[in-house]
Amino acid sequence: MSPYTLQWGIIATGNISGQFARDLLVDPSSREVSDVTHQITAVGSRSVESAQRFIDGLKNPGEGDSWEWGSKNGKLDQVRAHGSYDGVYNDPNVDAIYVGTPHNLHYKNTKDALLAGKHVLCEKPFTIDIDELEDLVAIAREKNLFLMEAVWTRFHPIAYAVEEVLKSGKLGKPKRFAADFSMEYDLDSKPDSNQFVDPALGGGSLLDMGPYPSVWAMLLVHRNPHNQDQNPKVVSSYQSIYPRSGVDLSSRWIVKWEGLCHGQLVTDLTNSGLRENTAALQCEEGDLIIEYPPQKPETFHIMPRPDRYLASVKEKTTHHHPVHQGNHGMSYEADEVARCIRDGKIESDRMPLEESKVVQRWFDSVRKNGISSTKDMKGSAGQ
Ligand SMILES: NC(=O)C1=CN([C@@H]2O[C@H](COP(=O)(O)OP(=O)(O)OC[C@H]3O[C@@H](n4cnc5c(N)ncnc54)[C@H](OP(=O)(O)O)[C@@H]3O)[C@@H](O)[C@H]2O)C=CC1
Ligand SMILES: O=C1OC[C@@H](O)[C@H](O)[C@H]1O
Repeated sequence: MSPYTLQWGIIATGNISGQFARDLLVDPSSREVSDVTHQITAVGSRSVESAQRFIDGLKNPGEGDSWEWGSKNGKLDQVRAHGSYDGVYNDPNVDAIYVGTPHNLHYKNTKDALLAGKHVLCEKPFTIDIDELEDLVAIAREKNLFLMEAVWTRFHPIAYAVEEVLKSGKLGKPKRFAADFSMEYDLDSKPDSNQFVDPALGGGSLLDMGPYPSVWAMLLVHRNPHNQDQNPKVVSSYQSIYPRSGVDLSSRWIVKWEGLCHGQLVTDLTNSGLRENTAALQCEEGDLIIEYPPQKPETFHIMPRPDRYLASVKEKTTHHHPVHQGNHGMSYEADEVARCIRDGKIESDRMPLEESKVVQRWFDSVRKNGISSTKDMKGSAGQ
């Protein structure tokens, strides 16, 4: 049977849109996929020149680039450049929209796309706050359209491998969790318009990096077979501030899963990450440790604990699960979108909207209890 082809419209021509588009053009068989494939039929930018430049770049890969496959196999044959995002939402050759704009625009862009009748994959963080997200979910459900937050890490080979370990039951009940996404980022050298510096773009560490400690909290604790609490809450939080613009330099928050355990989550722009310990789940029978970087880890360790008091390790095993060669790692989430739309589903079981809401509420709580300039920020709601 021939594969199902999903026709994509790409919104915005920045860094991550380019990465996503290139992954759409990689041969699916390079990641052992044969049931779905992708076509880019529209690109939208605030300027038509930028949209055309983006398309020209995709059509001219370098020698040996894995995404050369797409242009050679007709995946860009019908692509159109639009000098507005609306042009893409209204393009009849588009089934699904990828939103790759700054945080503050996710709500408006996703809403406009849904109202025009398109399915949407929206970059993380989904929205600025839970009200915006609730509104998008309501619109998608009312219009029977697919909607998902682009938490690419959930679809990486390592995420499935870790899930198998948890399902096997060999680690037992979770006792505590910690996850950290830190990187030393020189904010002082960046212009006021930088997306980490500018509060109006939803700047700071929490909204940009927070989805990654959160993805491991969700995969290791929230989706753990032992968890019964569907609405884990932030019980404590702290933010340090970048004086120049008031955004959060770092955020720390503690989440409690009632009846199970606590988790400590960190985002930090002032230090490099804890290399071998980006996420750790300690359970009654042993530990599961994930190595840096949290957005795209390749290695985890399992350490059974024969003696709980001494925390001694019986036999540490190391497991490597890299993304397939030639794929940056965003092709997997695109495949999920294609499969769901092919099957008439309006949300993904692996990245359900309820789980995006859980994390969005954490961010709201950390911001409201903090002192950053994005404390009371709303996104593009109402614009
Ligand atoms: N999944 C992942 O691994 C990653 C996800 N991201 C997420 O992707 C989103 C975009 O990030 P990134 O691609 O790095 O950002 P960029 O600044 O590189 O690109 C953003 C694009 O949005 C458009 N845009 C519209 N309005 C504005 C505005 N007021 N200021 C700046 N840009 C604007 C522009 O495209 P145009 O001019 O064509 O309209 C711009 O190129 C963010 O939400 C971020 O969190 C980022 C990095 C990695
Ligand atoms: O999504 C992301 O992943 C990688 C980070 O470096 C980046 O800031 C963030 O947006």
